[in-house]
Amino acid sequence: MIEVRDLTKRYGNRVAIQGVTFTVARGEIVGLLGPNGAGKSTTMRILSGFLPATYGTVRVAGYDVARESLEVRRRIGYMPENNPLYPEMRVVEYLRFRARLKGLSGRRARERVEVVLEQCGLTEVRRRLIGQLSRGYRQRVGLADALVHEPDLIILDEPTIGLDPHQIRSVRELIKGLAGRHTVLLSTHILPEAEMICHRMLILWDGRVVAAGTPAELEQRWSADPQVMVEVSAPAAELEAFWSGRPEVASWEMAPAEEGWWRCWLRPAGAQDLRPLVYGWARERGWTLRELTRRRYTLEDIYVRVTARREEEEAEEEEV
Ligand SMILES: Nc1ncnc2c1ncn2[C@@H]1O[C@H](COP(=O)(O)OP(=O)(O)OP(=O)(O)O)[C@@H](O)[C@H]1O
Repeated sequence: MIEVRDLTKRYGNRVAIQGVTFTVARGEIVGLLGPNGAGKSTTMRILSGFLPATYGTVRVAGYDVARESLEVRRRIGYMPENNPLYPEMRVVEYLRFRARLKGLSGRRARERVEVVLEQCGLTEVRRRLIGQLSRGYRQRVGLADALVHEPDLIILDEPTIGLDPHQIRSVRELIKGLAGRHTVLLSTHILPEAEMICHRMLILWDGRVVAAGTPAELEQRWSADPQVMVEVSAPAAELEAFWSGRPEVASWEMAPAEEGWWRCWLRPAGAQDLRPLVYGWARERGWTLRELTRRRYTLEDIYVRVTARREEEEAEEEEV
């Protein structure tokens, strides 16, 4: 559905994005993640045909964004970060006006507006002035606007920013419900949000894609910490002697938990998973185990690690 190749955008001397390449399949929900200034909005504006690229190509449903921008816009529903709405218009008027602008006939516009009012939970505020709506409702109006012409591709720039937790939940549910029928590209700087909604994520850092994959793949690739934590009830001296004597255990630490229980952190000699071994050892020796876990990184940790690694690489490049 989307094919982005070597996309670069300069604002004067400032490079906003550089060599960004990715694809999005039909029906996927893909998250563009990155801190402020990473280039998310710039990428989305180019994809929606609102900003020309300095270099590189974008194809949406086979059409070139630069050369066939009308065809592309017809297929895209775009909700920019600061969604410009007309505060003096009523919700239903505004959506009909937008639908007409997007080329729908009067009758089709009225039909579609009814559908998106329902879909976005706006029925009860349909007659209200947009300027008098809460932020959450205004966000939903933006979403309804993006959906009204039934676009194949929906591009949402920070769709949950500034919303309260209740509103965030309902907007996320709404987006999730779009998968399959629509392709969705959304930006966020909140990892758990991407993890909850997206099939796949692209991590943007300083204008470049530094990691990409499903939440599970990213977790696997970036969370290879083989350290194991064991909570066990056994004499301390026996545990200490045992861990020291095992060639599979490269290093260990121990701290008392409550009465008779010890918390031990074991690092394996190789990359192997120590958990099955520990279980076997405990059984053989009659120790009681009550916890045996491997540290799992959250996506938040991964994000910090990916971006920290880039900073290190850049520092090294500067030294050279
Ligand atoms: N119109 C502009 N003129 C000059 N520089 C710009 C312009 N728009 C964006 N930039 C710069 O380009 C870089 C990428 O900005 P962009 O808004 O795409 O990032 P972002 O990831 O969307 O950030 P945020 O989460 O803060 O919106 C930033 O360094 C920004 O300062």
